[in-house]
Amino acid sequence: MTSQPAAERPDVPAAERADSEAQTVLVVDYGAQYAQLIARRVREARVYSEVVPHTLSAEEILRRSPAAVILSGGPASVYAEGAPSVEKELFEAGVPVMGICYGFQAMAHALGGEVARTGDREYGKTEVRSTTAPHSLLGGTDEVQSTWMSHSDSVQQAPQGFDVLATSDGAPVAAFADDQRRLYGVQWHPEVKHSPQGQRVIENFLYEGAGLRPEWTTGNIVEEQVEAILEQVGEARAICGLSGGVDSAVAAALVQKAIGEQLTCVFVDHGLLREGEVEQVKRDFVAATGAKLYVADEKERFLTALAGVSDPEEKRKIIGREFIRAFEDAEKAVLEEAAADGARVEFLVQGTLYPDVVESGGGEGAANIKSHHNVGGLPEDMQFKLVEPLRALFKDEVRAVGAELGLPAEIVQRQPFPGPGLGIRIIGEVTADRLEILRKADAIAREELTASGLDQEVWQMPVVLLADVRSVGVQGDGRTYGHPIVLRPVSSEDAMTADWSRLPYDLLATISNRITNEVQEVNRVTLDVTSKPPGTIEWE
Ligand SMILES: Nc1ncnc2c1ncn2[C@@H]1O[C@H](COP(=O)(O)OP(=O)(O)OP(=O)(O)O)[C@@H](O)[C@H]1O
Ligand SMILES: O=c1[nH]c(=O)c2[nH+]cn([C@@H]3O[C@H](COP(=O)(O)O)[C@@H](O)[C@H]3O)c2[nH]1
Ligand SMILES: NC(=O)CC[C@H](N)C(=O)O
Ligand SMILES: [Mg+2]
Repeated sequence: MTSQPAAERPDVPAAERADSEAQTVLVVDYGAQYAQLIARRVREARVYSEVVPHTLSAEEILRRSPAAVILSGGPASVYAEGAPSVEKELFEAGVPVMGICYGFQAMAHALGGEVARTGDREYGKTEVRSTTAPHSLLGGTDEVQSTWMSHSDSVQQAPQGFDVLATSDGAPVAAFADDQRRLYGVQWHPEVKHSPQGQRVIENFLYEGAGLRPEWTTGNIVEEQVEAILEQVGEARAICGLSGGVDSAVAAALVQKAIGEQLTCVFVDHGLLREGEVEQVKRDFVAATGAKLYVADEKERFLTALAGVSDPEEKRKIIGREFIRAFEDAEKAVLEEAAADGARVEFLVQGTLYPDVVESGGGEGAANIKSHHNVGGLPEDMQFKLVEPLRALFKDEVRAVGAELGLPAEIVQRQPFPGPGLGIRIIGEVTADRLEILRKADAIAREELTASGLDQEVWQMPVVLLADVRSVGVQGDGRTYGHPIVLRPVSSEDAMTADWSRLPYDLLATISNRITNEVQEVNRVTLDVTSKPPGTIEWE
């Protein structure tokens, strides 16, 4: 078995190499709904973690020198034909492993235990009872603990060498451990908030089972990323796509810290921005970071490219492509400003986050929900190499890095706004007139939300124009035939899941009144009361 450290391997991108020098816990994804949630919980326990697909062989996993491995849940049944399996070799390398739900069953199956469908399905809240003297995996948890389960198969018999630690009505073996080989497993989902003592179980595995230390911090990310960026970019020039949002501001600040004057930020005004946004970026960002900023007026380009298009994925791909073309054109201007020393701009910095990657189907094995312009929407013939220092992080982690870098709260706490902007909030073709309508409605909604003081509690509030829908209204004693606006306020921790925000009726009434009074083309305001899943946050 090769165990060349990741830091020496050319096939691992620099950004990942720096991370993997620390202790890394690999989460093997068996098609779980929220494998990245496991990684997130591990990082909350201050141990670095990444998700890898189950299609990696045991050898490929071990070659990455993980400090520990967690096998995720998944929809398959281990005994079914073609079900993803785990090779025995993974358990023979001395690396601590914990299986969760499907991963627990797969571990049992691979090591000679018995897994079967018993008809005792458990979905949702389930009581689990300890069956042995206190064991470190369940240390600090109640003898009878409430957990969240979602299974119809169960482990009937633990493999040889394992102690059964707990049981539930539907799972004769609900947790097991082989301390000698440092192998552990639980039938329930410790990663979800509905398992109140779940985080403790994960931490027990990391600290007690795997002997890891809680050392990973946002300070480490800054140091590691600055080093990785320096190594990747060297003396070359880079531009950073700056949007005024949190992610690009933090990415820019990190890169600025690493390469200083070699960086120029480029803000693309694609005409899909909200009211006042260009001015705000010019003012706030430059004041906060002192970075060089070039504003590219590309309104014509985007509107022309989007003419006649109403399919959401097509819009996203066009916007992604035109972003890159705009950056390529900006290169010339940037070089002129840099006194044309002849050096090309080799790198494009983007504030891409982990959820952008996962939703674009880049989470290896994950379905393509929508092509985020900065991931799934990139053209193939792009000439820049990408620098994406935040690609493995969740939003709240990015906010912490931003604070660590000294960015002000106005930037770090800002609500997200998608790169394709109002282009994906007009349902139907994007035209200048429709943009104007939506911009007015959006400005009113934002103004009122801010005035109510609730803007910090709300993750974001997309305002959507149903441009191809019309309904009848009565205004000023006359008939109107106008467009509906949808308000989509949501609360969320990381944009992967969300709930609709219960905004006070009075606030909703004020927004509705003002929009229908002040925006002539709109005669109806509606509220979206869908969580994510099943809805996504944006309508397209
Ligand atoms: N108008 C823009 N001009 C230049 N780059 C942009 C623009 N909009 C988006 N980008 C690039 O695309 C990336 C992804 O956009 P995204 O909206 O996810 O992040 P953000 O705008 O930086 O942060 P937030 O999620 O808080 O809005 C940005 O980090 C930035 O690099
Ligand atoms: O930069 C971006 N480019 C995109 O193409 C994109 N699509 C969605 N979003 C934002 O991502 C989060 C999750 O959105 P969804 O629930 O709609 O997928 C929410 O915060 C969305 O606003 C985007 N951001
Ligand atoms: N959530 C899961 O991992 C489910 C595992 C397996 N498919 C079962 O139903 O038991
Ligand atoms: Mg944004």
